[in-house]
Amino acid sequence: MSILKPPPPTSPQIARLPPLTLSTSALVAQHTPCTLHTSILPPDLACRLFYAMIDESHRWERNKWWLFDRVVESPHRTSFYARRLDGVDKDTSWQEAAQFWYNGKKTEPPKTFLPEMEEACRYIEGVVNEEMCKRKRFPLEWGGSGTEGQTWRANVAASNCYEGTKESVGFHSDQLTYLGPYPTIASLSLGTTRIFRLREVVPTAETKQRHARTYNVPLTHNSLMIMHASTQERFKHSIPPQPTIDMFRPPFPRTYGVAVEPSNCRINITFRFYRPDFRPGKIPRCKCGVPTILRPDMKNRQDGTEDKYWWTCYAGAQNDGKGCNFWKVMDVEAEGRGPFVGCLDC
Ligand SMILES: O=C(O)CCC(=O)C(=O)O
Ligand SMILES: [Fe+2]
Repeated sequence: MSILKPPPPTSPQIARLPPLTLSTSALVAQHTPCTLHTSILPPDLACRLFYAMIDESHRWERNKWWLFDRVVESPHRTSFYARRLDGVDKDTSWQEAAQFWYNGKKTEPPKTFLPEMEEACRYIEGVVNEEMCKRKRFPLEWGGSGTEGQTWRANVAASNCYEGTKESVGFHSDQLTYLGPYPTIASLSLGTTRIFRLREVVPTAETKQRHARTYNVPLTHNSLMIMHASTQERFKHSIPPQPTIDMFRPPFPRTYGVAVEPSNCRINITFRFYRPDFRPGKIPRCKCGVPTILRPDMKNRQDGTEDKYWWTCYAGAQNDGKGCNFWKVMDVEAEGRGPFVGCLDC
């Protein structure tokens, strides 16, 4: 009598790796295109900025947009700041982007950086530039430099406030509309520790060989997560709800002699560089007359030289879910973009 054996699997089994917590800077650098810097600001500045942003956050709003046939609301509050430009950058045209459009909707003019944000930004720019010097650069990265010759500078910041355990942001990669391809984004955390989750989008050509792994990075008060070039093209990120969080006890009181109040809030500030070659006048508009958004083709990405990006209608996010079918592949030469790292004289 023969023993029945199960048929051999048609395709080899690929190991599903369990989520991995990256609790040190070395682990973050080993597994992701990001770097983690703990104690980034002088402790008193981190604390002053935390209090200033908590006060501001009462006026921040929940983003709303149309998804399929209903309005969804982001489960956290958010806002947007532009840097005061005195002597920093003569090109103010990017401000129009910050000013008028967010999620396909016209917005109020942005607030300017608070003095504490300006102070923090200078420390952050120093660390980001140091890190960028150590890294291989991608051909489509911005190839210009700031007035002080730095490689990277911030001219805008998006802020988020997550209160309690349930406030969160879902998996996404940041829109590249005004950032251009391969941006560097510097993300500062203040207050309660929350998990920053990263998961690679495996290119279609590799899905039979490997699965994506989920990485959890606990972001503590006064830490900086730099999402280096290729993070937005290769990974999605989120701040998931958590079953529990530790209350944050600020190391300094608001005013001398007053008791410290514990907080259940996390403040996040992402410092970004809006590229002059991606200013609003240069963003294609769709048939609805609204600036389109730029997204990378994450599933079919190549080697950094042949990557594809497309402009798509985003009007539907605001307009009762009704957009047009506008869709166009970005052509950097025809659209007159640059300079890029890979071609500094174009
Ligand atoms: O809060 C964070 O660390 C992430 C925020 C974020 O992903 C965003 O603003 O795009
Ligand atoms: Fe993001």
